[in-house]
Amino acid sequence: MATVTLEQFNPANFEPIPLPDHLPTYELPRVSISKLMGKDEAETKTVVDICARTGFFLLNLMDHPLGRNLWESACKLRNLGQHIMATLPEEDKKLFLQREERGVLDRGYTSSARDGQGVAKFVESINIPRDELFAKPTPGWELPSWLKPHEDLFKNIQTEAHKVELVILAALEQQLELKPGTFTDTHQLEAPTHSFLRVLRYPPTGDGNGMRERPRVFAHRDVVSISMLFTWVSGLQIPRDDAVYLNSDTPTEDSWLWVRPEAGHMIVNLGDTMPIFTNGALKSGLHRVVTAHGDQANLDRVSVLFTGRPNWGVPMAPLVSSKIPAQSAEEAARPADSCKVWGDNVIKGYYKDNVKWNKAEVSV
Ligand SMILES: O=C(O)CCC(=O)C(=O)O
Ligand SMILES: [Fe+2]
Repeated sequence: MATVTLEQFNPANFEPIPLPDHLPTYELPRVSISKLMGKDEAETKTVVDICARTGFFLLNLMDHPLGRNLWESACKLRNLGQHIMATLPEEDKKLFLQREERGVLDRGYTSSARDGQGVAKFVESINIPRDELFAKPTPGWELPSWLKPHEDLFKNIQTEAHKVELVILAALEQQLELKPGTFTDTHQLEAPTHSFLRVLRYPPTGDGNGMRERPRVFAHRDVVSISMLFTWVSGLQIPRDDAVYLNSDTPTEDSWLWVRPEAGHMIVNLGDTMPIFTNGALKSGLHRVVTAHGDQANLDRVSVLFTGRPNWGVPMAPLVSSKIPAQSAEEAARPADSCKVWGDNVIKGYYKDNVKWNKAEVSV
């Protein structure tokens, strides 16, 4: 596919903006969705090998109709989310409330701008809960009036993304020599999971206010099993393979590399459940978002993120397989939290320790 110039970037155009060649980039390995669907041994092995190192790869969606549909849906959603967030008054957006149990980030509008400060935003997002559309654990819950007309679109898109999630999970099962269903039966579309669809908008920064120099989303790992990200403008960064770490979550500034957005591909990363299920054999991918490079900072950067999380009742403990390091008898005897309890605690810890959005002064 041909690339576009900055001037050609418009709502009807879904070619990502190219990154200048001189920027230090992480060339993510590419995997084919059609080969994964065909359970191709070499391709599934590639996925597990990558996930044992960085947890990040590019999934080429264009060689199968399921993938092509998902790419088109993600493009539509990018425009819809961009339009809504750029035009709807802040008071209306804020009426899309997060869950009562604050800290669970699967539902509601979030913004990094503080009320009354007149400070430009680092990032805002609308989080559309998969649970409320399918499992409906909150009787009577509805999308806000400005999202409700698009409910079918959100459902269809999440159904497509869930199919791709299952393809990736099946590849992991295959290579980890787990019984088929070990992951695919525990990441259901219609079970409560706190999975979500998120559209993020990073508005232009303007000059001279110090915003360009600060990460928009601080270094973090996702509290999910699988993240599937669509992005068209630079900003996402991951650490180089030989990164120098100040601590396990903090690489030195020059350890970060840019990730190049690619048309027809999604960026897949594993989240925090996978190191638990595999006793450290698979990694959760560390990443952050900075202001887009150069003139790209004058654009609205919009990303579309699908996440897959385990059903609430799943015990957060290592699985047994010859490919997964065994626990000691003492470790195995410890009671495991359910996925719901585990996830809620991790997210609360993020708030408490001032990580992720909080460092960018989120008000929710
Ligand atoms: O916007 C992006 O590119 C990534 C967002 C992200 O990492 C997140 O929402 O967890
Ligand atoms: Fe993330």
